[in-house]
Parts: sequence; structure tokens; C-alpha cells
Amino acid sequence: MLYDRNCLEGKRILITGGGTGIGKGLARHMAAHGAQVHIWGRRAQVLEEAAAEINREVGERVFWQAVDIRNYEAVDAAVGEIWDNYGPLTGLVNNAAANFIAPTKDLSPRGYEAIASTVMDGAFFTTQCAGRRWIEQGLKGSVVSTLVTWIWTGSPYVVPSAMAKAAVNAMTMSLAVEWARYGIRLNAVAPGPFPTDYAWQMLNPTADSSVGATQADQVPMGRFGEMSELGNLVLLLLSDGADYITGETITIDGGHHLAAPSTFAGLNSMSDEQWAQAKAAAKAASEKSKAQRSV
Ligand SMILES: CCCCC/C=C/C(=O)SCCNC(=O)CCNC(=O)[C@H](O)C(C)(C)COP(=O)(O)OP(=O)(O)OC[C@H]1O[C@@H](n2cnc3c(N)ncnc32)[C@H](O)[C@@H]1OP(=O)(O)O
Ligand SMILES: NC(=O)C1=CN([C@@H]2O[C@H](COP(=O)(O)OP(=O)(O)OC[C@H]3O[C@@H](n4cnc5c(N)ncnc54)[C@H](OP(=O)(O)O)[C@@H]3O)[C@@H](O)[C@H]2O)C=CC1
Repeated sequence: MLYDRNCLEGKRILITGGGTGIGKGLARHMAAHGAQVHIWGRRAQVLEEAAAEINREVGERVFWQAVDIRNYEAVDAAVGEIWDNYGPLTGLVNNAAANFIAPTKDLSPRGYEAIASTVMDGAFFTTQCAGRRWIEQGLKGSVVSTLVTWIWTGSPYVVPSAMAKAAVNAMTMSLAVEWARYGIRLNAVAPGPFPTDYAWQMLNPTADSSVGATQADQVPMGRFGEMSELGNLVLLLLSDGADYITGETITIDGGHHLAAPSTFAGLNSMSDEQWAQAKAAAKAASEKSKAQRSV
């Protein structure tokens, strides 16, 4: 362990999208360093199992709520429940996201909305609901958002995601200044590829759609990122050790975006038929996950 195992003792951290992938990895990392962790997602069973798995390792430190972050009233009520039943949050990780690859000319308004509202509205609603309480009660707080290197480069075929993540980057810089006087810090991380099941089903659904953005051999360091590496960065930003850092987005990608292959530009060669196959494969994965949703 790089950091002291109790360095987050006394911290209470909400991680949206904490039942799977990176969010679950972050929940495990923060709980293993002494924090109480609250995880959100739309599938009760997935959340319950993730919390139970981590709690078997660290003791009763992880709690869950089924919340759709696109629903402001649900977000406000769920943040209120944490405050009332456990105590004030000290940190928030805006990590939940939706995404899939698609030619932009073919995206339906609902497809655009599904991605943009989850990434942008969800992060704003959750940040505002925690931030308002911190300000009213004179408490410090730390917000860390999980962005992506497309905020620097853009990326074809994932345009709503690149746009919405850039908006959350703007929120990070803006509120860092507006809320600094309350002791509230906002920072973000911009990871390169850290393969997770759901993300790879959405971004890499067929062999034909496997391009630079999701390939380890395109990373100058020659490998994917490891969860503990991302965990250590997020831990630092959530901790009191980063008290003078605010408004920053830190890239963690082994040099990926500087070498250029971090986007989906390689999909320019996909035919209409290959796109239809990719869409069918991604939608089948979505439908399987949607059948498990509780909210
Ligand atoms: C350098 C490496 C970087 C990697 C960066 C990674 C970034 C990420 O963010 S990966 C995160 C991936 N994880 C997820 O997406 C998890 C959440 N996903 C979901 O909830 C679903 O998969 C969702 C994205 C499809 C959204 O679900 P929901 O809100 O329930 O939306 P609908 O199923 O009702 O669909 C809305 C709309 O979108 C159209 N659509 C869905 N999938 C596709 C697709 N693969 N291709 C084209 N269009 C799609 C769907 O047809 C609906 O539109 P209408 O048909 O017009 O109703
Ligand atoms: N994996 C990677 O290489 C990279 C990932 N990222 C970012 O990291 C974050 C995590 O991605 P990753 O772990 O890979 O992917 P996952 O799909 O595993 O994580 C997304 C999570 O968001 C939750 N979620 C989606 N929509 C909602 C909603 N409306 N309300 C509440 N929760 C929701 C999902 O749970 P449920 O479906 O149950 O609601 C899921 O747990 C994302 O922000 C992604 O953009 C950035 C760069 C690279």
C-alpha cells in the first residue's frame, strides 16, 4: 500500500456508478484506506453485491442506494438520506457515465440525451446537492470527477461523451473559483484506457471496432492503467494532503493522448454493415444490464 491504510479515516465519500468498473475499484481503494463509502447506480443487486464484496475485505464501510442521477429529486433525497442517517459527506466522486460508439449522423435525439444527461446533468445535480449542504453547514468538501482525455483532444464517434465530459471540466474550473471561499475543492482525473466490462461492451463491441482508444499497444507505456494507480490519484485529491489543489484536471494515461491514438479516429474505415453489427452487439449488452435496473 502506497498510502497509510488509515489515511482516509473520518472521510465519508459518495461514488456515483460505484457498483461496477472504475467506480467499484475506487470504492474498494477508498474503503481500504479507512473511508466510509456510499455507492450509487440503478441496479440494486449489482450495488448490493459490490458493497458486500468490499465489506468482506474491509468491514462494514460500504453502503449503497439505487439512484438515477438524471433525476434531480432522487439525487437530492438520496444525498439527504446519507446526511441524516450517517452524517455529512466529506467527498464526492462524479464517476457514473453512459457511452457507446456511433456515427454522429445516425445518433437519435434520445441516444444523445442518454449520454449527455447522465454525464453532464448527473454530475451537476450531485455536485450541487452535496455543495449546497456543505455551504449551509460551513463544512469543507472535495469533489473529484472522472473525465477522459477527449476533453483535450475530442474524439469522433463518441461526440456526446466528449462534449459532456468537457462540460464537467468547465464545471470543475468554474466552481473551484466560486466555492473556494467555502473550503470546497473541485478537481478531476482524465484517465486513458482502464478496461472495464461495461465500457468495453459499449466502446469495443465487435472485433472491427477495436481501435487505438481501447488498445494497450497504442499506449506509449505499452500497457493499460491499473486500478490502484487511478485509486492513488483520486485518493490524493480527496484527502487533506491536496488542500491547496483545486480546479485541476490531471491526466493519467501512460502518455496515450500525447501519442494521438487515444480517440476513435480509427473507426473512419468502418462500413455501414460493420456499424450495424457494432450497434447490435452494444445494444444487446445494454439490454442485459437494463433488465437488472431497480430505478
Ligand atoms: C481512451 C479510452 C476512453 C474510454 C472512455 C470511456 C468512457 C465511458 O464513459 S464508458 C461508460 C460505459 N458505461 C455505460 O455506458 C454504462 C451505462 N450505459 C447504459 O445505461 C446504456 O448502455 C445506454 C448508454 C444505452 C443508456 O441506457 P438508457 O438511458 O436506458 O437508454 P436506451 O437504452 O433507452 O437508449 C437511448 C437511445 O440510445 C440509442 N442507443 C442505445 N445504444 C445504442 C448504440 N449502441 N448505438 C446507437 N444507438 C444506441 C437507443 O436506440 C435509444 O434511442 P431511440 O432508438 O431513438 O429511442
Ligand atoms: N474504462 C475506461 O477506460 C475509462 C473510463 N472513464 C470514465 O470512468 C467512469 C467509469 O467508467 P467504467 O467503470 O469504465 O464504466 P461502467 O459502465 O462500469 O461504469 C458506469 C457506471 O455508471 C452507472 N450509471 C450509468 N448511468 C447511471 C445513472 N443514470 N444513474 C446512476 N448511475 C448510472 C452504471 O451503473 P448502472 O448501469 O447500474 O446505473 C455504472 O456503474 C466513467 O465516467 C467513464 O467515462 C474515463 C476514461 C477511461
